[in-house]
Amino acid sequence: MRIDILTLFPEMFNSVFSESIIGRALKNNIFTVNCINIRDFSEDKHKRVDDYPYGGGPGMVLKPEPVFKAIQNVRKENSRIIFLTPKGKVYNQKIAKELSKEEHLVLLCGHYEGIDNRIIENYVTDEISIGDYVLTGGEISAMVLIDSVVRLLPGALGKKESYMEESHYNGLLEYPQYTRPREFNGHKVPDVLLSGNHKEIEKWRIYQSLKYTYLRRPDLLEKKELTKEEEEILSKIKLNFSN
Ligand SMILES: NC(=O)c1ccc(NCc2cccc(O)c2)nc1
Repeated sequence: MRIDILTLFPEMFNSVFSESIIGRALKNNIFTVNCINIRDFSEDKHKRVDDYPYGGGPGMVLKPEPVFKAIQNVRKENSRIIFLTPKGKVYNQKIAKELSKEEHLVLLCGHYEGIDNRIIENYVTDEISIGDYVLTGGEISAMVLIDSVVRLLPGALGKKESYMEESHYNGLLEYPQYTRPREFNGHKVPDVLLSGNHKEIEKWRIYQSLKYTYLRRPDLLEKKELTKEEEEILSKIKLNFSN
């Protein structure tokens, strides 16, 4: 997979590409990434990339030409041209999985008050928001998208990193995790996890996953097909926690 990032602040990405899973995935050629400064495509002698909004109003708007030239410079046959914006479709693991199957992603990071709408109408294929809040620019949203997509690419996760997709993103919240020591500040690890009884451990984990999801994200339960066993456990949870 190749990812091109169109931004006015390419240096913001340096640390995220040198560290941890992304850094290793780059080193192992699991994917390639390239940051492009939109300002390099500004034609006017002052290198302007933004201007005042027609119709008045606060803030500045990214001019269409520099963005268009930057997109044309990197786009391929089936590139997904993704604009990160508070107006976009709210991002989730399902979208991450879909994007991880693409050959080429172009991430367009807006600043100021956004971008000339003619770019969105005619050249952007996807508008994505990472959540309902406004950031200074789309760069942090782009980093979130890159991290969540790259870790799904074959070979990105070493054998050490568990690919948690199954346990905590089979549509339910993940069960609680513990490690050594057995007792810490008087707080003990649940006995079942020390029992070596894998059947009981699995049951406890399913119970915890369903409990947390029921209490914190009942919306996820609505969408989830539960097995008969899970349904039975959930009805016990509902009795225990009927508020
Ligand atoms: N929720 C998000 O993913 C998100 C994305 C970008 C952003 N800021 C740049 C921007 C871009 C476009 C319009 C605009 O008003 C602001 N803020 C939040």
